[in-house]
Amino acid sequence: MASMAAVEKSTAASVQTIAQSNPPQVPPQYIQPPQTRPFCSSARAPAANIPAIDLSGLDPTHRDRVRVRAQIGRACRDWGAFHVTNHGVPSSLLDRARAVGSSFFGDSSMDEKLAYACDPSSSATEGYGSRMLENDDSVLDWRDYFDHHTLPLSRRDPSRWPSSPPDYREVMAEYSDRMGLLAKQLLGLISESLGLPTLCIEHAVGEFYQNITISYYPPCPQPDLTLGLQAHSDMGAITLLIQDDVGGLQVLKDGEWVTVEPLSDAIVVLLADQTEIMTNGIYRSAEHRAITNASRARLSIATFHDPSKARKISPVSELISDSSPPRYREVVYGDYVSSWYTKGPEGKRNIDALLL
Ligand SMILES: O=C(O)CCC(=O)C(=O)O
Ligand SMILES: [Fe+2]
Repeated sequence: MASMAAVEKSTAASVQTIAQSNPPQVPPQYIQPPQTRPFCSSARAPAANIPAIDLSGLDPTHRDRVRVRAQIGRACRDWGAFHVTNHGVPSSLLDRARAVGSSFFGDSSMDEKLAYACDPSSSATEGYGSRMLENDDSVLDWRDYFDHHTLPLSRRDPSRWPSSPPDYREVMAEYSDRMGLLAKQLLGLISESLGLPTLCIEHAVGEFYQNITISYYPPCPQPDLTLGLQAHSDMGAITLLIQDDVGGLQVLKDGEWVTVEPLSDAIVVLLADQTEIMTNGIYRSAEHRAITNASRARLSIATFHDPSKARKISPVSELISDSSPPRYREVVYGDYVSSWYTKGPEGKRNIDALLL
């Protein structure tokens, strides 16, 4: 859910401030209607976790690309979400990214945080915030966030990111670079898994517009009535996400919410809406949400890889034939984003509107 910061009201109360006052109940704006509450639907104990794919097979000494590609294809078809392990990003970098994020949310004063509040009147939309939509009369998420513009490099200005802890900016810049490389590698495997040339989907996306959102979910007094982040699919091409050991990410699978159990050092891959369009719906974007808990604050870091706003996205021509006609209308990515922010996510409503 990139760049929600665009429409942040810097005066809105942070969820952390509400949580720190130890209310016995959540304020009414945070109470979900019965049908979207986390534990009152048909939710059962999770029978499965998302698949975990070991990328060490890509190492030239293993030469196991065929196996990895097949596993990726299966995970994309069945889930639209999977873990990758042995992905080449040092676990120390993942730990440092989580550490600087926790330090900003946990150790900085509210004044220090508000110094980076998103400015709704400026085109620089990154920063600290809490609300998602400008005229948000829908239920609010139990979440604060910090949104960073990271790629292309012309968008990256670390002086707009926290200066404390002192290594924050350096860590996030390195993290951005490593996630961008991994996203390209994964789009290559996803292309190959469909019998497409390796660079097919990457070229269809064009230059990556990458945003990184650190989400902070304070402990919530009524987790059964509240969502950390409402159900949605991400707008762009591919999202790479890491979480801490608290857990709270859920993916919708065959109508059931499945909890993505934290897997140490792994990275969660979520297919996003433009990949669903480009693959003509052979691969679907993952619908996901975050739940809260009463005892421990949770942190996640989502790295979104999107086309530029001007980019036109449509099913790739190699996948279109008389027997498989296009299933989605062409869309200018910027128009897709605008409509998403106007209507709100509500599951996969936005991409469903493009179905032919
Ligand atoms: O916190 C999470 O695990 C989910 C975050 C997410 O889905 C998003 O930022 O778009
Ligand atoms: Fe998301």
